[in-house]
Amino acid sequence: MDLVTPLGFRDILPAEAREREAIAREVATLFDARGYRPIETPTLEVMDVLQMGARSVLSPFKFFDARGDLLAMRPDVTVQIARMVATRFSQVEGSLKLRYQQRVFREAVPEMLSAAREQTQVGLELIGQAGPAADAEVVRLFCEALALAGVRGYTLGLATVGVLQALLQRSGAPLQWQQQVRAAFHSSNFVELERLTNSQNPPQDVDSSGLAPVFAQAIRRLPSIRGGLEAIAELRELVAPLGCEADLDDFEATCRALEGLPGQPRLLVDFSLIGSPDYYTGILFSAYSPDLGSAVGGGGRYDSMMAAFGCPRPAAGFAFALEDAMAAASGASAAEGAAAPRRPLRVAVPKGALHKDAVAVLEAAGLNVEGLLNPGRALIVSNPGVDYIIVRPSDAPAFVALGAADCGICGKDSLLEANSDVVELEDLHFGACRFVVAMPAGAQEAADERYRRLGSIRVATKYPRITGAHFAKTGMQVEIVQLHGNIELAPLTGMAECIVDITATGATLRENNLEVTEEVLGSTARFFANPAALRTDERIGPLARALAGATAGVTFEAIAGQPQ
Ligand SMILES: Nc1ncnc2c1ncn2[C@@H]1O[C@H](COP(=O)(O)OP(=O)(O)OP(=O)(O)O)[C@@H](O)[C@H]1O
Ligand SMILES: O=P(O)(O)OC[C@H]1O[C@H](OP(=O)(O)OP(=O)(O)O)[C@H](O)[C@@H]1O
Repeated sequence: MDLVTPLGFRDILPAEAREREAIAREVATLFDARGYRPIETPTLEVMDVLQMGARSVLSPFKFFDARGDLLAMRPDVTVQIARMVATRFSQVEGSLKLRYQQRVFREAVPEMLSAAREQTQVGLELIGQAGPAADAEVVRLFCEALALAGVRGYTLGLATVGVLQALLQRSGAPLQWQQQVRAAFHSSNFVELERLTNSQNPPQDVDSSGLAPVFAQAIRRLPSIRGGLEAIAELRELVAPLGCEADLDDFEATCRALEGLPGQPRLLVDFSLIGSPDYYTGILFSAYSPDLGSAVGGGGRYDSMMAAFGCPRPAAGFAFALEDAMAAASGASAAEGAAAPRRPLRVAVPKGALHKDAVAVLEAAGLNVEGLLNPGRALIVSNPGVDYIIVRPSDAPAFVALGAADCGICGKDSLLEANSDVVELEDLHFGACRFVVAMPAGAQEAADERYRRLGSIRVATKYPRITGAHFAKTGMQVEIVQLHGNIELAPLTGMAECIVDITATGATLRENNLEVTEEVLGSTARFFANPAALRTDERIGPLARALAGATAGVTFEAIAGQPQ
């Protein structure tokens, strides 16, 4: 028998355990001194309770107990505290200040197999107080706690969701469209946001009737408004004529109250942060370290969560994983602070079918692409200020999501299939292809007969996630066989009834006597970024805009000189 710990779980040995203990003690002392009292929540919670508090529950471990209740191991503590306050403190007048240090558990999902499944979350909740003073208290304590953990040289991203809510409510657009917009923010898919808000060429698949173009324009611009406090003025100018600036006064007052934060983070007002996670109702904030591919931690105001438990009260809080804070604290930026030399921008460039166009568009955007078109066997091409990491297109999302590259290019198909945590910034319009279901000419009847008899058919594909999502939508049971090339062979040899594959010219399908029976989705190449890199490296925003303007002759240098 292999004596291994389960995937994503590990032992913590004395040296690390001692360090963790010391940080945890200092942080607890700090929170205590500010009036926050400790609480502990149960390891298990009823799944329905977790779902009452948050629309998307982070993949928890779930199982049934002997009574038949579906239970979840806590993936997060905030929802449990909301439940606890609603049931145990509903009669308490005034505010409640609660703190915790607890393990949280998350089930492994395929795109995060490398991630820890057990972490110690450190956090607090301030319940019963609203307004800039309460928000600033929470943000300040977050930064003080990170400073105690040794995190330095990070960027504190700040936004407020009230502006988007106001814009959506006044936009006149149908609810379904509004939900799609929220989903685009939630998944950091700003290409989808552009599509939804395109008033020249409105989306065909979702009803946007009644949407006033000025609102569409404002919502479209929101995620690119990023910078210092001047970004609030920029947003105010955009939304004040639409009567949607109400939330900005409090937000500005909070930001102004944050001067002289311990650890001296760079304050970045960034409205692309809106929407993740989806339960925030006012300010939200996240700490990003250049040494960590994801946020170190974050928090915000979640006034509607308590109401979901029948105890409406304003509430705000934050959490960070002790492990992430310690990893950020041991990185180069923490050691060298502002003196850290700026490393070259790392761009993941796809080899294969997309390579030539990707190099062309990077060059048109003004980057030095010398040696990139014909790199021979070189896997990294380094030019002044930029390192190109040459990857298989399907690997590009992993390189970027895990912070091995700051940004990258690949097809939308690869992004959908990987489902990684990246920010989709621009549609580059090349590499156009369609995903289709195809089968041998005249084979439909036999496939239908098999489905009637066996209740499922076999589908071969290189893209199991896209295929699974498509058939789940159509309600058809399929058995998916993953292949890695020459997918067309599967129905020709009788291995599967049909395929889900890419087609561009249609030549391969024709030559193999296959016919398209359903359209699945279209794909083009995308430019995308690591969420932490986007907020800590000020070269990525201008590069995205230069890539978007590449065909119009706008270069990276021309844009990089301007504030973001
Ligand atoms: N006719 C086409 N065939 C294949 N890919 C196309 C075509 N047209 C556009 N593309 C796009 O080019 C991307 C890369 O295709 P390519 O054939 O170079 O890589 P791959 O071998 O499919 O990927 P990987 O090596 O990562 O498995 C696809 O993911 C798709 O976005
Ligand atoms: O419509 P067409 O222009 O003929 O292009 C479609 C072909 O291109 C892709 O294959 P790829 O070249 O990526 O090779 P693969 O079969 O190894 O995936 C796809 O899988 C089809 O086979």
